[in-house]
Amino acid sequence: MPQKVVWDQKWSEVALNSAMDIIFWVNEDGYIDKCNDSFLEICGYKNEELGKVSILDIDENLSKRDWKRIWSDLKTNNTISHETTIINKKNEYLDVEMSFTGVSIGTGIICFITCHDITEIVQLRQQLDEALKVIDEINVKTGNDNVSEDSSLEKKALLEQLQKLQKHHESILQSAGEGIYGLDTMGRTTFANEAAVKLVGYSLEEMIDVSQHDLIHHTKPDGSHYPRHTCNIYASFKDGKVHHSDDEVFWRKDGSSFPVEYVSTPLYDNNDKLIGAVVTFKDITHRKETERALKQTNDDLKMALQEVEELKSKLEEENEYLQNEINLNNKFEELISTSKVFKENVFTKIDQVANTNATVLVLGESGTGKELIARAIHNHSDRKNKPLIKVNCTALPANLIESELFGHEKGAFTGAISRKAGRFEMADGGTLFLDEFGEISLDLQVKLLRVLQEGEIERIGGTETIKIDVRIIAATNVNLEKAVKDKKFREDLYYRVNVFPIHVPPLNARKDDIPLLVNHFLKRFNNQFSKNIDNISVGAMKKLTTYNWPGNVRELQNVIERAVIISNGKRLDIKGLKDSKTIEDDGILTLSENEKKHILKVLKMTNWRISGDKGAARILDINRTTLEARMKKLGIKRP
Ligand SMILES: Nc1ncnc2c1ncn2[C@@H]1O[C@H](COP(=O)(O)OP(=O)(O)OP(=O)(O)O)[C@@H](O)[C@H]1O
Repeated sequence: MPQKVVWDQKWSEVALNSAMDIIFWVNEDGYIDKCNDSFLEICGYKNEELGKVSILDIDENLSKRDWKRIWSDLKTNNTISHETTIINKKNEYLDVEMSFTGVSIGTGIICFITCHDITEIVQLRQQLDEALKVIDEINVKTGNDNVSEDSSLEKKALLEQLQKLQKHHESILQSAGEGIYGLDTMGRTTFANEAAVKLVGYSLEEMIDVSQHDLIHHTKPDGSHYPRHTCNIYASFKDGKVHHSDDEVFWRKDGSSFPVEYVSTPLYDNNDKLIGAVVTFKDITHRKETERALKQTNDDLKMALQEVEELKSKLEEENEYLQNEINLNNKFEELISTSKVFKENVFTKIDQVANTNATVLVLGESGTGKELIARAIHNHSDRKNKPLIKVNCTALPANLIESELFGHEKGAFTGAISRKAGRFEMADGGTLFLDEFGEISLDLQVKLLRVLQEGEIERIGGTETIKIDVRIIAATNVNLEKAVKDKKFREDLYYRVNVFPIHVPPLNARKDDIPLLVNHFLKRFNNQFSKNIDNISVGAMKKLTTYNWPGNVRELQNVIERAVIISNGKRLDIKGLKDSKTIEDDGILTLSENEKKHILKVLKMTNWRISGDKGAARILDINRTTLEARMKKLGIKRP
């Protein structure tokens, strides 16, 4: 299976939203699908209004026809741009350079639009026009040799007006955020504003009268030489056209470079002769980073889509096979698993044995679902309408277990005030589930063996033998073979019960079941605690799938229950799981070592409190007497 792409789009969102340029995406009908924060702020719309706002509402100069043409051009052209005015919701205007880029998504495209504020450039152009007009007028007046007194006065007034204009012009130049400099027809710098000086790092003196191209524009972004005669900026005073570029770099005095966007505008004298150019430029590092982030996002998206496609076809292939699996899994409603190992070792075996009367021995670690398996066997046998009686062989004190199993007659022992049927009798016609079977005493083992062999019981204190028809399902987490070797368990009883063993795999051997179980328990505890949690972060799920689960499904169930209780909102908050590395560091433990370790851990957690709501028995989901019996057996003593 291809690895799932985890696409974290947070970083690209941040880049987009911190961009000063307005950025938005438009579909073929011209409606806006998504935008950055600058769009919302400048255009005055709210996120929820986006689908109803069209590019035609925003671009003053764009007609429906223009938009159709741009859309069809986008299929062949990478980027199209035009200078225009955008109008916001409050009817305010902003001069921008608008660039349209077609971005392919799946089989179609979407148009990505950036709007770059050119207010200063437009203002500057107007100022230049005004200044040139005044110069023209002065020249007309001074061109006449016979200057009258009147016209001399007029000339003086005009000169004053020019000076004022120049001052005004100068202050605009100096306060502009963009770099501005002038060139003569030799390409030498005639003036530069403060921003230009700051951006390139040369002093004004170092710039004036020097070939601007050689100083800051000599090399392309890839480092290759940029010959003067191909210089885009110089072209303006050769062909008289406005030249614009946003894929070049300027070089600073310290040898570093920055990506630049510039507009080179030709400058004419009053005889319409080209006398140089005015260049406005701006450091667009930020914008380029945004574009790079966008491209990366787009590539990630494409990759994710491709992987989704692959997964989809893989899933379709597996569908038929899974359908069969689901049919089998659904048969045992309460038992959740889709793993192969569980199917082979458990589901198939339940299927094979349920309808026979064979004794079943369910073996597996604590919390793996042995009791659920016993129930599933009973519910799928023809005994299902008769009782399933459970006996926890360790929960009862040794002196009571016999009477609990076989019943007693009135007066059989002190306290036997009336006759009582035992669990064998209660289970007659049905199933008797002997849980913790590996823990029973040698003494009881003998009696049990006789009952199983003969199919009859005798109540304590009674003489009558009672025929019983009971199917036995025994379960244990004890290694019975070893117990037999250690003489702790009778070999004959072991063989009598080990007719049809079912080995339940521990949860860490079927980790692919974890997401399924998590959702199952989440649903259950959502209902139980009237919550509505439907979201588990990738990180939390990873935590759950990498954890080793010494307490198996029961532990997982408890973790989810606690998490549901402490989580607020819609997201499941998983706290307090040690990562598996720490657990595996202990090396491979035997079952009882593992059990001891786990019980100790919980006891430490509860400060050695055993019973009650916050006690260890409740957390371990066993009753108090069982816990005490296990502690005794495993040699756990309160320090
Ligand atoms: N496959 C499963 N699907 C759903 N729930 C499960 C599954 N396996 C176990 N559980 C749940 O985990 C808890 C423990 O299961 P169960 O009591 O059957 O385990 P066990 O092996 O009998 O444990 P022990 O040996 O301690 O008696 C139960 O609440 C049960 O509902």
